Amino acid sequence: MADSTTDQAHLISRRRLLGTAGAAGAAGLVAGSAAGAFGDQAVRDRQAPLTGVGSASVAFHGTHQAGIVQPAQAHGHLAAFDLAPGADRKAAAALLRRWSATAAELMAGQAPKGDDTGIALDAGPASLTVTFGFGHGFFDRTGLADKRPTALDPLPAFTGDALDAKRSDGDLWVQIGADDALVAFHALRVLQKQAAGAARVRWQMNGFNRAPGATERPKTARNLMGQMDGTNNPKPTDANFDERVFVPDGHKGADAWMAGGSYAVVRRIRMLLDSWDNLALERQEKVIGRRKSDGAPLSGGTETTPVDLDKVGPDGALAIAGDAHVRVAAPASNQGAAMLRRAFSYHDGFLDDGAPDAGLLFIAWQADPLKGFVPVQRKLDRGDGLSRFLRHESSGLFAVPGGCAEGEYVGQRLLEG
Ligand SMILES: C=CC1=C(C)c2cc3[nH]c(cc4nc(cc5[nH]c(cc1n2)c(C)c5CCC(=O)O)C(CCC(=O)O)=C4C)c(C)c3C=C
Ligand SMILES: [Fe+2]
Repeated sequence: MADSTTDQAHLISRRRLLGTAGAAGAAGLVAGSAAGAFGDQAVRDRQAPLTGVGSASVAFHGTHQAGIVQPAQAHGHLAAFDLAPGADRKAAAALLRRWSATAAELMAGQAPKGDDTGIALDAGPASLTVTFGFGHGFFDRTGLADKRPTALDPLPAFTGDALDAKRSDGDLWVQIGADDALVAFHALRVLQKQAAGAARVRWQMNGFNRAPGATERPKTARNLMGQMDGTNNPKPTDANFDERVFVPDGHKGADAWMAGGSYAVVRRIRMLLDSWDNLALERQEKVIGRRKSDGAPLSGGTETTPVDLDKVGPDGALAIAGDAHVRVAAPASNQGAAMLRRAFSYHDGFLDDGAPDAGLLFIAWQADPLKGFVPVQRKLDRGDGLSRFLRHESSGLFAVPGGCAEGEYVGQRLLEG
């Protein structure tokens, strides 16, 4: 797991580097950065050590890439890139090397070399994570088809899909999350500029979650339907967590390079909020199988009480209905199939009929999509009471390699193996 260095003593923010070294020497620490372009004022402004949200950082280097097990941040950007015509394996390797070095700098709160935008100049890393993945087409374009994992075979079509091909798939995928909107956008902009000549943005989506500190104590985030979403996710402390989420070490075969990696299924799921909001609270709760106020299962207890799918109420009916989302999606209903859900909400304005163009950027992480997303979505597609309030509008499946050590880059084992 990538180390989450929230310990204040280990936090390295751009401000702290400058504060410790002193203004004059500090200019050298960010050599090639925007500091020179913004003059003395920016340097003076950055002398006090950062505290709070801005100071938290996540390590870029590690066994797994960051942005999988860490809590989803307040701001997210998802971007898919297609390799430019003529960009080959060498060009792809150079891009991943450049992107990895930049992500490591940004996540440590340092200005990347050559950055002249100044967008995040005053801020610390704000829990920034940058995660890179490869889509199906990447392997053909780089002459690496023999290394493509079978797990990247296209997802089956589902009856409820209304997918927009232009906003689906892609050769490369970047997931960015940060607890500050400018830090998140800055990372996206820097990476997009660095891709010039090698890859072009195919689609891009923006998402959000509640800001840290918005609730009296840390709580499970709510989605735009108002439900607590993420309660029954696999936990890193579960004995089988790694087995479910990450490709095992010592993994053999053409895709041995995926050891320590994970597969991300990305779905832009629009919520039919006008219909949902018109549903009485009791009906809404029945559709999910949990109470809206506190996320407790309708079989009783509190949010964290295990769901009892066999519980029958005084009226003789199942406490959690046959088509309730949590029943249909539960590992117990899917031969143990499970995934780690780490989503962002999105809102892209209003459609012509006045309905919000809003929903969930659903991201499911698993060691094998055929043992995670696919069987569960097949079942939801047929029998989920929630599905009549949802439209799956875009879809992507990406191989997200394991993390890298200092001096290496993400995907090196594939591109140089
Ligand atoms: C294919 C997998 C899933 C899709 C797609 C999906 C979409 C989706 N879900 C919600 C809201 C909730 N989901 C909840 C639980 C839940 N959902 C899935 C899978 C998919 N959801 C699973 C595996 C689970 C856990 C089931 C269990 O073991 O109990 C919940 C309950 C709280 C929780 O446990 O997170 C809510 C609420 C929405 C709104 C949505 C699409 C927009
Ligand atoms: Fe769900």
